[in-house]
Amino acid sequence: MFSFFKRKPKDNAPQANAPATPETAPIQAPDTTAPVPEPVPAVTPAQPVPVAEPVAAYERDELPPTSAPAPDAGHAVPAPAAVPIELPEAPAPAPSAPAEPDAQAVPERKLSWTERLKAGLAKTRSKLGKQLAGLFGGGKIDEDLYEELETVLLTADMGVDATMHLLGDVRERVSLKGLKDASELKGALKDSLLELIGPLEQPLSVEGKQPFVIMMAGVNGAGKTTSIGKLAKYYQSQGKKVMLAAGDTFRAAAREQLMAWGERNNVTVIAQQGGDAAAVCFDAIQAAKARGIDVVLADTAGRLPTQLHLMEEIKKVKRVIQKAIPDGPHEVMLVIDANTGQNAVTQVKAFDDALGLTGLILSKLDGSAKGGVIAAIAKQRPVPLRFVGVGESIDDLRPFSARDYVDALFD
Ligand SMILES: Nc1nc2c(ncn2[C@@H]2O[C@H](COP(=O)(O)OP(=O)(O)OP(=O)(O)O)[C@@H](O)[C@H]2O)c(=O)[nH]1
Repeated sequence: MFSFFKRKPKDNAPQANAPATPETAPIQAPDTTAPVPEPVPAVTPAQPVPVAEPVAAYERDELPPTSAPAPDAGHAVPAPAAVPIELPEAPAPAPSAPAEPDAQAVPERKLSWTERLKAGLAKTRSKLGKQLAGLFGGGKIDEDLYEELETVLLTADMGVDATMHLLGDVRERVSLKGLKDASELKGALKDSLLELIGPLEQPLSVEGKQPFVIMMAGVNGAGKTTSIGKLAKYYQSQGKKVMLAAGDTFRAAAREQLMAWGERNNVTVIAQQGGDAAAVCFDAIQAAKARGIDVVLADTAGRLPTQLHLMEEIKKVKRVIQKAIPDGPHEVMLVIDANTGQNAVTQVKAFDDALGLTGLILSKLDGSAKGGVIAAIAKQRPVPLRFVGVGESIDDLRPFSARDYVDALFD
């Protein structure tokens, strides 16, 4: 399905010792062995793609002005950075064996979302559920049982804080209701978990702003680009006009994935050969304003919170978006891979501290036995969980429902 969106080695990721310094040079792929389809060096002439109206290039450490200026000779940026590419008009480079999202989405629709969520959570459920089934099988509620429950919750990646919270809460429920039998514990635990993660369920509304700008962030390979494709389709299906900003300028393949996807789905993609992420997002918002676009989805390159210069770079992207649209970005969304387990909480904290997150996407729940991390996030940094991803197909991203999640986990 979205396999063309990402089949890349992780060593393609920008590293802390990346040669390009955001403040001094255009971002380049740090690893010269990276399998990019074509090199995009600063001296390479622009590719022979249809060129939209010229857009000013910006010095990397300057905020672009709100009106297009003549580039300052002293701050000239290599010509390729100033070449915007727009789709669907532009012929997209064909990635190897691209999947057709629409065509493949059809069979997926045979399953209801609840069924897919349940299937997606199968790994977590089989780990957590089997162990819990053993606990809830019968017998009396005693300290041994609580100890076992603690171990089960910890191994489902709920983390120490959430586990302690849930145990305390379950104990209270047990004593309040006078529960005696272990079989009655399941209901108490479900209620506790629902109460803990319920506040994360805050669906994202894109109404009231035009364009509504969603900026994506996350570590390498978390699922940003894939989630953008899914979100674009999601909002398109609600009748919204969507535009994509190919702000992942580190990885050429990311731009091409978006462009290929945009072409197939008739969604305009604003991209540049080279250039920097902030300039791409700025251009996209200007174009979106001019064309009455409802939702702009801005991709950014993956980065680790420990890569401080890259964290500074993404802060700059946000500042530049604010130049283009003063109350934007309207959503700063962190994509986290469910397989990350407890490290996901660390990522949420770090990106939240740097950017002020307003929402999360938890991707790849399907491949993970660590779905309990939602409880850890709820306890330690409760940023609204907007969407969960349970597969690579176009329909495998849906608004988070705490009730569906708890039911899929236990039933
Ligand atoms: N099984 C599964 N795979 C997913 C999901 N979301 C994304 N993927 C896969 O994860 C891989 C990485 O996804 P990308 O969207 O390219 O990740 P990214 O965050 O844009 O990566 P960078 O550009 O390197 O930062 C791809 O193979 C996707 O198909 C999901 O919900 N479930």
